Amino acid sequence: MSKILIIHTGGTIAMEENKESGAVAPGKENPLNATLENLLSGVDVMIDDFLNIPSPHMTPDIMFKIAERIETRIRQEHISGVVISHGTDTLEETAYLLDLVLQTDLPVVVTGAMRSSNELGSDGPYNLISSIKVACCDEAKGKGVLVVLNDEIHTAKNVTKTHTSNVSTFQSPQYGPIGIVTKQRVFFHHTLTNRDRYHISGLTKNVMLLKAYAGMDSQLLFAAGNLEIDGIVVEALGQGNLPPEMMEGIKHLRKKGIAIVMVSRCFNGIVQDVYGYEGGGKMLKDNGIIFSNGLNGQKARLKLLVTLEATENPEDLHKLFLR
Ligand SMILES: NC(=O)C[C@H](N)C(=O)O
Repeated sequence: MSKILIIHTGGTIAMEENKESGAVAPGKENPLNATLENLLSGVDVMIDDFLNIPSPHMTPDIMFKIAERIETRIRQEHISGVVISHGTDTLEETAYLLDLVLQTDLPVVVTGAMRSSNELGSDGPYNLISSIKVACCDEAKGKGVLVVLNDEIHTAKNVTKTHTSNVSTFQSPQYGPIGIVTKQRVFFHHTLTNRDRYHISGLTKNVMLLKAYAGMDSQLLFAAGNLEIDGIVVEALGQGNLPPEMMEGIKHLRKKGIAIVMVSRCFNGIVQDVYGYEGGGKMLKDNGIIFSNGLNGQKARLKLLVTLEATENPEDLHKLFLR
């Protein structure tokens, strides 16, 4: 019989709507546990009520604690797979951080819900059961951390929240889901070709994320230079270009030894050093900017947070971000 460890962290999936005020908030008891009793058979579940927080309260340090908790439980007990329930706002970040630092090849699935436990059409119990089905599945081994909602299986690396309220919010814009969950089976139809993970003992660096816009200048970059930061991710324009007025600030941060990773604010494609004009990709590359490989800004930030634990050498960081 499969033994599945369920780690609850909170989010709408564990919340209730107050019928008078309409406010959605965490209740005293996690309603998911009752669901499990009623809906599951043939699976041995171990429930860890680790947290009950909305996911905007999640931090990389807590994500790392979840990773340590998973590794410890896997070392101590016979576990077939892990399911983590989580708020959807930062779900993709926790999933990706776990993907970067977990050393296990067992299935690890992150899920959530868009509707709270007592709302009409509540999607939490369904998503939880789908996730348990995936975590029980041999084929889910070695695929990295997976995100399962709305009958779809996504990789932590590619999935993102695309809609503020729709239950089909989780999408992998560039590549689509890697599998589906139906009433009768879990079906993987393709697989991730490159995945990286790092053996680190904690997160000690400070990395920030900035979004570029037409007419942006260097003010925020100079302000960032006065903060205690080790790295910065810039969501640049198009294939990886910035307004020329940002160049001064970029050079200033590089002189201070702050690692700068660039992603695109487009949600498809990768950044490249194509353009030779002032602020264009070629000039950015010449100034030591690291080009990322299609990750979105929030995930590139986590990757820089993790990789800076392993190396501060720009050449090495550059290679890691090509993966
Ligand atoms: N659907 C959700 O879970 C959203 C909620 N604000 C959270 O992330 O905790």
